[in-house]
Amino acid sequence: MADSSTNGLTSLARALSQPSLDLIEVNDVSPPRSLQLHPGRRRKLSSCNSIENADLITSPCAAEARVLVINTGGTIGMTLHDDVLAPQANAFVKSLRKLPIVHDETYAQQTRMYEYYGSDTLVLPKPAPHPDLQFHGLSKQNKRIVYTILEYNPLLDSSNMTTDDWGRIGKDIERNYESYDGFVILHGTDTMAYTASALSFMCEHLGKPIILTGSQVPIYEMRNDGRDNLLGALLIAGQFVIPEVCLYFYNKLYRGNRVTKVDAGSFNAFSSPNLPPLATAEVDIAINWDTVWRANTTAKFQVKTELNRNVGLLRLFPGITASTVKAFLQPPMEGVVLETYGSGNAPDNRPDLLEQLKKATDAGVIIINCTQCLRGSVSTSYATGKVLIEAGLIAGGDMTPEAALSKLSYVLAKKELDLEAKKKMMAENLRGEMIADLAGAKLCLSDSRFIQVIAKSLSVSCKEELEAIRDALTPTLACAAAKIGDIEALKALKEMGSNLCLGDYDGRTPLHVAACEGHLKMVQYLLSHGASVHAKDRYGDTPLCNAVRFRRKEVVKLLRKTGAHFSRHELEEAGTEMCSLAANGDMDGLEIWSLAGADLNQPGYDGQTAIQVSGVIQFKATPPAL
Ligand SMILES: NC(=O)C[C@H](N)C(=O)O
Repeated sequence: MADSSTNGLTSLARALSQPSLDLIEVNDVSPPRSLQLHPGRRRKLSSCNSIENADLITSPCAAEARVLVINTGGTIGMTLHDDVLAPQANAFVKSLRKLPIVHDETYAQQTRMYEYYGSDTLVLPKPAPHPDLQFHGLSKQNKRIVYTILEYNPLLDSSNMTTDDWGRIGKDIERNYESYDGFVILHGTDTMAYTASALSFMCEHLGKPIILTGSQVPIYEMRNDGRDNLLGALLIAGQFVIPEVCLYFYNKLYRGNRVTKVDAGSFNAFSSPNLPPLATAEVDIAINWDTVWRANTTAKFQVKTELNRNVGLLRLFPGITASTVKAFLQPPMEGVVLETYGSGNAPDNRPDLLEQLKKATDAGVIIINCTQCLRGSVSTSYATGKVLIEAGLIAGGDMTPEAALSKLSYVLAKKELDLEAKKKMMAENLRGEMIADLAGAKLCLSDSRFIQVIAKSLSVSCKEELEAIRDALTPTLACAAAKIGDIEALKALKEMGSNLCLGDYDGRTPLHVAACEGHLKMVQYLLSHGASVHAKDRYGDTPLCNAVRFRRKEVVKLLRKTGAHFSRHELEEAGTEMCSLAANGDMDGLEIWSLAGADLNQPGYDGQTAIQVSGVIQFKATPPAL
């Protein structure tokens, strides 16, 4: 073994090899094959000095957002066969490639995009500059949206979908989670509300947008809604960190577990009766950030594919017999959504019916009370509603039947929970699918004295202007509080209705600032109050990368635990930065990069790795266990 005791990197290797890096002696210092740069990429990087190539080489990754499009089927990609519409395999990418409004072939060729991302990748054209859009983020980041299409085989009419298909979608998202900024799922409209609801529960601790969309008329037709729906979904998924499973249709972005299909013959096919849209795409895309749901956890994203299929929907109607209800509630039934009248009412003059319901809940069947009405919530204001509570039913609030059913399926599959815990979970608001407690609604903006005083001094009167002032001031104030670690100030800002995820003029969020400063408690507070670990500032930097650069080890550990990872442009720069640390024998610096998930074998700008720069040793890297 080479004597490397005099080399600073040796101690580094020792430090890092305990407990999780294997130090091995090598003569051949070329990077492992799998880590070598793609030839095209290498050419691109090595041409950094050439001015005529400058346009191509200015870190395209930093200026690109990547979206994975999972094409499951539906009308959007259907063609006529024997006079009926059916999905057409292997046609979607080819046709989109010919449409300049959804694909820029010149950019793809100039940047050798297909070499890096594969032939099923397309790129949206650059949005034309528009003065109004600057205020709403569409062109603020000025990013190219590069999207890769993963087509399922077979493509399905959504009426043919099962819970297994939901599991497949979930697993594909999980597998690709770190490589993309957002996900779009092309899906038939008929059961889209069920899939959106199910995915919202299956995706635990979600930090990135997942947007379902489709169309009423195939994209191949001259007049169709598919193009607009696809474009809108891509633009939102690529540019905004909305950490929800959403549904985009007819210029509106909805929370996925709040929608229901209401029209079979209109482009405006969906409604979200109890929650306003999360975003509207009119002249500009306006996000209703106050409504966006956040996981508020420090746990990593994961997809739970176990679902209980012994669930069902039972709709009350006048004259329903007790024997029908009894038959429906027999084993193996474990969970039922009872669709009741009005605000959750059932006949209180039908002891035979109520007896069957009571027997079932006593036997451990969970029954959720949801209204048949499109809008509104269940309550116990009528005697006819109270009898259902007495029969052991759980109030479903303002949940859609689609959401209630998929929630049951998800909760009942949790083997680690007993019946009481499952019932409790069903009554709780898990993903913004219901308003469980109207009294607990948050303080409204007008309660904020601070903003009111400023508004008064500026002679502001209307709500919109008041909100504009709040949104302009509070991100900067929140960043200032994050800098000095003042959690109380952040709490006060939150109580005013401010969104702690919003960035300042440079897109820097309080989490970026707290990560730089190493305020662990502040980072913890922000993460448990909706801050996104995937937020990127104007320069494409994440809070994780900030914590690494300022050597905040504990913060790095917490961010990693929450699922933080480097962006592609940070990963590209990591190789070069680690080489320079290696050249300076900076072990601590290298260790923190490794802790944050960087690969010490990652080549720098000239193809050399940190290991090679040391000239002595090579690490077989496995990131330290967190
Ligand atoms: N518009 C549509 O996508 C309807 C189609 N039957 C489906 O759900 O797959």
